[in-house]
Amino acid sequence: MTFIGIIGGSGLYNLLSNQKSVEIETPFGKPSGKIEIGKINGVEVAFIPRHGKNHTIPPHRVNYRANIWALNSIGVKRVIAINAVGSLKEEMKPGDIVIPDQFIDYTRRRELTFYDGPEVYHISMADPFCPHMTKIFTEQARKEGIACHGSGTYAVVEGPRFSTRSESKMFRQFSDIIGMTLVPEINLADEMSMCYSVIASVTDYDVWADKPVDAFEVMETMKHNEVKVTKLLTDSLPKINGERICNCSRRLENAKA
Ligand SMILES: CSC[C@H]1O[C@H](OP(=O)(O)O)[C@H](O)[C@@H]1O
Ligand SMILES: Nc1ncnc2[nH]cnc12
Repeated sequence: MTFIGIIGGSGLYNLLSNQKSVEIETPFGKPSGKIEIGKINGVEVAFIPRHGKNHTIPPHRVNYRANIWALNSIGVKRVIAINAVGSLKEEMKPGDIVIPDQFIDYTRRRELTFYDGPEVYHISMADPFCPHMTKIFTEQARKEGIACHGSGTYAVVEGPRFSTRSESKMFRQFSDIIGMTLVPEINLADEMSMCYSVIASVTDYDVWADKPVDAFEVMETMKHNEVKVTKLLTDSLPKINGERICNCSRRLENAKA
């Protein structure tokens, strides 16, 4: 059986009832909080709130290396990330779910890798997300009648500020959704040869639409979406819990310089 890790984003800080929690020190410092371990729908999972239990860690200060290292250290092979995102496309409406399959990285000052030398690795990011989990989430969402987009490009910005109108119009040309936390979380999970997939909740129309987004709008929409996201996750977990049939575990092959 493969142990599954869930990283909760804005609005998702508690997922497990009857959990035990473990505190893990890593070579990169402390993760965002204790890792909670418990069962959802019969499946063992480890949960960590990305921004801390009380949302005290902004996106550019999340210790992504510690979070991924800690999950890997307890045997997690698959990571499911939950994210709040802005929409850059009319048809991706607030309340919809997007399972992205690509990203563009506009971050500027983050620790992007576990390989800072002397070992040098250049992993392939042509297909950065786990195709198997992406398919399961998309099919499950359709079955449940949830408005879900099974692909999309996530523009990752540095934050913590939101975009200007000009930036938003530029991002719109190349991407479908926007957020602040996918990178370097996905780089690091991929470097650990983990499977990584995102369930993104659209919370707003960013700032290209008439009314520019604010944090209150994001948090309110996430509150409304929480039940939907949790149900999608809960119902999908047993389908994810088998042997890995994708190529994510082979990311380090041919990657060493
Ligand atoms: C609370 S507004 C902006 C904040 O929400 C998203 O967080 P997450 O991806 O962890 O759900 C976004 O990326 C920003 O960090
Ligand atoms: N419009 C937006 N821009 C950046 N991050 C977000 N997270 C949620 N909505 C966002």
